[in-house]
Amino acid sequence: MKKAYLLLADGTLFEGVSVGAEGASIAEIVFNTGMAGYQEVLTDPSYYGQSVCMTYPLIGNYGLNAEDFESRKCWVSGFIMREACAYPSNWRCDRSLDEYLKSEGIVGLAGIDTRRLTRILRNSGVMNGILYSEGYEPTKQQIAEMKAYKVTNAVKTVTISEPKVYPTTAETQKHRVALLDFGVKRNIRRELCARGCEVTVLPAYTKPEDILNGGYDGIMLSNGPGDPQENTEIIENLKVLIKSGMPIFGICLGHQLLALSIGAQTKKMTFGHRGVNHPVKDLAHDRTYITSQNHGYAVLGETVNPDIARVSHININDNTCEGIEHLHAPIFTVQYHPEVKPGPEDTAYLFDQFIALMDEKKGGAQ
Ligand SMILES: NC(=O)CC[C@H](N)C(=O)O
Repeated sequence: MKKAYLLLADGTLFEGVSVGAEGASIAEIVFNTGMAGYQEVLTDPSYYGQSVCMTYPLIGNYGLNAEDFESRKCWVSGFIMREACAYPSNWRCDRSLDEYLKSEGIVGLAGIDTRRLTRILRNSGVMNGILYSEGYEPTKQQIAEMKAYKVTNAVKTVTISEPKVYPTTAETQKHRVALLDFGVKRNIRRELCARGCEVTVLPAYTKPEDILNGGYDGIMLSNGPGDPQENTEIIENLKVLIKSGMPIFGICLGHQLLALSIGAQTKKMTFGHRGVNHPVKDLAHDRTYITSQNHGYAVLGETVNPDIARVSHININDNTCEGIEHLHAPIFTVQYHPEVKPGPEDTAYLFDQFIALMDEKKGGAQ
């Protein structure tokens, strides 16, 4: 087995074995605590610019398959695990983890103490690192680059260039939804199509007037990578869309951008929330749900203008803001991922809530 290594910005060096492609990649190193769902993690555009350490020790045991991709490609910069299963067993499997990472040119590292790496990231915060296989030892210049690395132009990199229309997969079409692709996971679209929506996935920078003149019944703001504050053009566009009175539902980055567009602030978290067991309380229903999460920034709940919106959900672990609801427009957003993939499907009711807003806009259930 070829060796592979992870050098962190704090100088910590991990030695393990190479999985996937050979090479070197600089990224922000984050961890995900989900036991399953590695295929969805690998293809979630929100991870653009990040190498992901899976804390669950055995990865790849059910392989990968053609249906469960959440986007058109693998977006992680690198993949780190304790043990990479070389012999997957699953009737839906059509390729192994090693084969997939090789085919996507992703450098992987197995055989390290992922618990130790996770503790470093939890205690010191997420930090940059360079993941490299034997023979690709980093130069001084590369190490300097790694230390200075920041994920930028993230949404610009991952968004689609042309609109694409997806018909409803339900018996009858009820609504037409404009889904702004900030790095969208496919299951957001699937959840809407299954509820009678024809979904038009639009490039992130689509002009507000093109959306408002498109004959849509609602607007979906997708998840996506990077620092929400770098998306100044999109934030300005949202200020126009909010005034339109159209129903808007935002997820993760969409939640953060909507919050920024109504004057709230965001902050970078120490190590973020990435996994499928994060408890979030829906304050209006006084009920706590176990949610799927993948974010490194958060909206500061105390900066949400109480004359404009209210904090609708909070994270039970750390009290961070997990959702907001506009007080004067049919708009609500959540930080977590109700479309899951991976994760528990208990929060899919939010898609029904969005459908109800569009029904109401049309004068009642369609
Ligand atoms: N999944 C997402 O949409 C992530 C949002 C944002 N990039 C963050 O890391 O907080």
